[in-house]
Amino acid sequence: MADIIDGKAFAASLRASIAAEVAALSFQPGLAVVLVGDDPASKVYVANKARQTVEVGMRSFEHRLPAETTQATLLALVQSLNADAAVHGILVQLPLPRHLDADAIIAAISPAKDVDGLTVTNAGLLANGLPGLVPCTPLGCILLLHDRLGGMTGLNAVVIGRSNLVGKPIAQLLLQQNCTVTIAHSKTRDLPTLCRGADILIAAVGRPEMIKGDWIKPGATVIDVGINRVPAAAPGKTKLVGDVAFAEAAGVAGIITPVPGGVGPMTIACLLRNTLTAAKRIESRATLVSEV
Ligand SMILES: Nc1nc2c(c(=O)[nH]1)N[C@@H](CN(C=O)c1ccc(C(=O)N[C@@H](CCC(=O)O)C(=O)O)cc1)CN2
Repeated sequence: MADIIDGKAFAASLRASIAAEVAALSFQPGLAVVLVGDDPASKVYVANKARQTVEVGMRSFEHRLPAETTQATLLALVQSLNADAAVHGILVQLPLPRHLDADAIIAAISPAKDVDGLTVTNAGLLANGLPGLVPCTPLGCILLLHDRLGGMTGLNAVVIGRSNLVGKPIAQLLLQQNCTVTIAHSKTRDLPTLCRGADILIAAVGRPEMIKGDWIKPGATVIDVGINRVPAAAPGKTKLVGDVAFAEAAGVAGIITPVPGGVGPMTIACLLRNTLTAAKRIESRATLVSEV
């Protein structure tokens, strides 16, 4: 039976260390989160972000806009947050309603405040191995992997999924760890055979329990990024499952993350970590400028 990573406990200890660092600062970091519309899961994530932001001693600025918000209104809000000195981090909750152009909204966020790490500037810095802001879920995955495996040099890593939010940035982070990285996606041929060669398997495909036990190399480390709500046994009830068929996979893998309680909680903890990083950089630049 695989060793099961407790992402909830890891995230709690990361938040405790962030809170200790915040308490020692001479200023208060601020995070602005923007929610457009009524997506039920997004509402829960945004509420959790605001609560955890306050719990670590930061200021939380919540902006809830109606589903029919225009592109111009949302752009104007992002621009006002860019200019607000109390705001060190800006996050626009995804997905946005379909009539909005998410790429244009993300592009409007100041890269220094882009705590989601989604702007072209931060994606480019990551690709070039330079310090920037790294997307939260991939950062959470790499922290969990680092904690369990230490070095990853020479390991074969297969990432299933090529999104800008998870697949591409995690592939870059694994490359930085000297893994041999393969990015697989919906058009990949013979995915089970490819997965069986992976020492590290990252599932970020968004399909409930798609990755079966016999796709996994014995002893491999399996990180399940999927969060899929499916009908539960009891009528009218739902439950969360990952992209990996957990019970089967746990019998073969060496280390595995569960869903819920694996990677998910790391996403918000890493958002707070990115906000702290952004705030320290912004404030130290402001100090340098004021000393000139
Ligand atoms: N702008 C962004 N939008 C979205 C991101 C993101 O990183 N930036 N990620 C996801 C949603 N997300 C945060 O926004 C998120 C997902 C899951 C969890 C989490 O704690 N999951 C728990 C289960 C929670 C539940 O019961 O539903 C777990 O896996 O244990 C936190 C944050 C999409 N949008």
